[in-house]
Amino acid sequence: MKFTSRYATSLALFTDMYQLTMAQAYWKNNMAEQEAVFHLYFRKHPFNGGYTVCAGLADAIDYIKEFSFSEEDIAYLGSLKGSQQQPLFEKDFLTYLQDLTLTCQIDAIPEGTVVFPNEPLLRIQGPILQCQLLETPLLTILNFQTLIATKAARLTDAAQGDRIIEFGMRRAQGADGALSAARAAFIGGIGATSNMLAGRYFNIPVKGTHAHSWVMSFPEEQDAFAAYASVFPYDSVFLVDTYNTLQGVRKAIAVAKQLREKGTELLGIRLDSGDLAYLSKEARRLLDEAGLPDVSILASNDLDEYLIQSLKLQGARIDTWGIGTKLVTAYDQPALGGVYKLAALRKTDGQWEYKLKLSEQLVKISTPGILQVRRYTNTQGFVADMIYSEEQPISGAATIIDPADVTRRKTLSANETFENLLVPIFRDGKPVYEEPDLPAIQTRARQQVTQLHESIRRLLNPHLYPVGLEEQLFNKKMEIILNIRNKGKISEKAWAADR
Ligand SMILES: Nc1ncnc2c1ncn2[C@@H]1O[C@H](COP(=O)(O)OP(=O)(O)OP(=O)(O)O)[C@@H](O)[C@H]1O
Ligand SMILES: O=P(O)(O)OC[C@H]1O[C@H](OP(=O)(O)OP(=O)(O)O)[C@H](O)[C@@H]1O
Ligand SMILES: O=C(O)c1cccnc1
Repeated sequence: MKFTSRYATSLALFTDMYQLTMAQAYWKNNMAEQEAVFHLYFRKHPFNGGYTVCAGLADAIDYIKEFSFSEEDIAYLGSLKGSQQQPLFEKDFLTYLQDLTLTCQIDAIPEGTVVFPNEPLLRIQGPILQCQLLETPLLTILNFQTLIATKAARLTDAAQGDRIIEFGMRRAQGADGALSAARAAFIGGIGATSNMLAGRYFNIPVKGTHAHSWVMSFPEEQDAFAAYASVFPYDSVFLVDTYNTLQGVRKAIAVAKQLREKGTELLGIRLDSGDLAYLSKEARRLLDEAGLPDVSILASNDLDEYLIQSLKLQGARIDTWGIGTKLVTAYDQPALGGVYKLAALRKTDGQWEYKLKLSEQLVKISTPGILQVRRYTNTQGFVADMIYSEEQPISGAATIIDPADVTRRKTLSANETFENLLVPIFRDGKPVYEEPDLPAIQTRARQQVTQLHESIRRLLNPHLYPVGLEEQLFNKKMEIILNIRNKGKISEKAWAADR
């Protein structure tokens, strides 16, 4: 599915205005082609969790592949006026945009990989104007899908192998929210969606039951079940809570027995209100006593990972979980704070000049360099991640330092197994990545999560997975911070002297 084909026109304007005004300013200052490196990363796991599952790269790739300004885009930009009613964008700049084709080098961490704060999920190297234009769409796409894939992975962990169906379309944040949430939820481990367009676009299995309206449109609940089963004798899941749940279960059982006489089996029942622990146990007992142990019990009603965990602890007999609002809106944390920061600029002598954005908090200061993430593993799973600069290759043992707490250090021996996570996606603007299909991405996500120690996977107060800056990079970063702060001090003095 092409990301842009969901919309009528090109998506080059799917960006913030300041990217275009900066683009014109770079162009006007003869800086448009200056080579830059930006990294896209987040600073804190969503949901106070211990891990994040990255997603959205396929849509980002589609976006970049199709990036170009259409005649209509250029006409729109040409129509914009500044505060003095002057044209905002110059004609020659608009011609430059119209002729623009991307030439960037892009590396990214494959979808379905578990990732940690401050690790670049994507690195882009190329003309600064191009890198800048891609900032907003890349953040939009990767932030949301990563957030939802992570929520889905937490739900999948809590469900301990039970099937989960995504029911959230009606509560999603708009049309694209519903579609991209369905995709990301599948990556995170959800088995199926009720969203038919997502099913068609992404080839995700589609599943559904029926609504209360079906039952309410018949004088008798049992007649409603029987009528539904007459149309879907092999595919019926009855919603039993319209009037009285346990009475509803008994009527479902009566219809299931009629189906059996005709040689078919009821698939399941759905509980959508009340005490789901008590009702599922009672429903299971009634179904088992009626000789229907294979009729499954699906539960829905404002569920999330904490309720799944609690219901399991209460001994609920639920086989399938229908999850809507809390999943597709990432209800308890509606945004991932991913950022996109300049990390290096090529000087006229061909050397890189490292760049960083200062902050009062050390942990918020961006990391300069041309960064790569190296993941060390042993037979037990993932051990630690090292962020290093490709300008300073690693040979032999390496020490990582946690920039949030510089006393936290770990030495990784040269004999450990490791993998570099960022892989080539575009070279000179051309796609070079062989994209896995969605089921393969889902499998990767599950395998990745299971490589984490259970103390990192738990929902509440998880342990921190070790991630650090490689020592040379850490020292370089500190040197730059001190330099910038010293420069700042001198200019403050000069400013005071001037007064
Ligand atoms: N045994 C349980 N333990 C903890 N929470 C539960 C349990 N059973 C249900 N819940 C959750 O409690 C919340 C409220 O359930 P309740 O049945 O009151 O829902 P409701 O939305 O008021 O019902 P209705 O859909 O009939 O309006 C829901 O999020 C539901 O998933
Ligand atoms: O609860 P969610 O996780 O969002 O799952 C989706 C919900 O959507 C449907 O009902 P709807 O909310 O439309 O109506 P209801 O609450 O009256 O059942 C369905 O019966 C679920 O309860
Ligand atoms: O198929 C269902 O049961 C369903 C679909 C969407 C929302 N709630 C339930």
